[in-house]
Amino acid sequence: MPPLLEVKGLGKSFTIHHLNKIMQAVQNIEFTLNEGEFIGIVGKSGSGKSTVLKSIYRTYLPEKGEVLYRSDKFGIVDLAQLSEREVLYLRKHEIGYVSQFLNVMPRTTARELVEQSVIEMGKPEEEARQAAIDALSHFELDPELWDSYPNTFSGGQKLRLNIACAIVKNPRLLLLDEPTASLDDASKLKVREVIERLKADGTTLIGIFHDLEFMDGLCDKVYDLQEKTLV
Ligand SMILES: Nc1ncnc2c1ncn2[C@@H]1O[C@H](COP(=O)(O)OP(=O)(O)OP(=O)(O)O)[C@@H](O)[C@H]1O
Repeated sequence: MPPLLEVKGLGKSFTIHHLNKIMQAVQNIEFTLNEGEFIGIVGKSGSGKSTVLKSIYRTYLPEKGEVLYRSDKFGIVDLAQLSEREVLYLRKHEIGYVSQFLNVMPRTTARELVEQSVIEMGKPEEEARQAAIDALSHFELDPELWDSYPNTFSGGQKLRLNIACAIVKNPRLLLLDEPTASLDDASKLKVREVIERLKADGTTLIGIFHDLEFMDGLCDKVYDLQEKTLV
């Protein structure tokens, strides 16, 4: 079985217009991820960890290299070349992205947000309703909050909602962009439990975490962005 994801020679730079400068965010990134594995990405602040994740999710369009992803729907595709339409399909059905930041939609409750995540996959409303209940309970969002607007939620509550929105889609590949950054130790432990559950369910994961202690024993391998090595 070919790997689920193969990143080859990935590079991305940004033009800083007001300084008339080009800045190389990442260069020559290479790693491979098999189905069901969890890879952690480490590197000092500014080394390009988020850029790598965003290049895979196609928030950023990679400039150099290949990001080969073995899709359920399309077979092996290069995410660096894929059309916007296909990228949107993959985001709806196969690849999830979770950060500490919540994409709040006006006048949408936590429950509705999770339901929409299922409905946009083309599933019936009844199924979405049940999936939202299951996911919100599973990730222990206080039921009193289910029908409130999430803009007032705490960091940990937003995160749990974000994870619920991503998980109801049952993604094949889940990208975690420093999901524990603003959390206290108790909430971090909860995230760790969530990740352990996802791993047990066979989800393939890439995660960025600031504190290495958090990753201890969790990742199958670690990619060091500065050394460009897999450990
Ligand atoms: N949209 C952008 N426009 C311009 N420069 C960017 C953009 N995104 C990232 N960069 C630059 O690319 C470099 C890598 O940033 P990135 O956010 O990927 O690093 P990081 O390792 O995730 O950092 P941190 O650990 O501090 O979050 C930085 O110098 C940053 O300024």
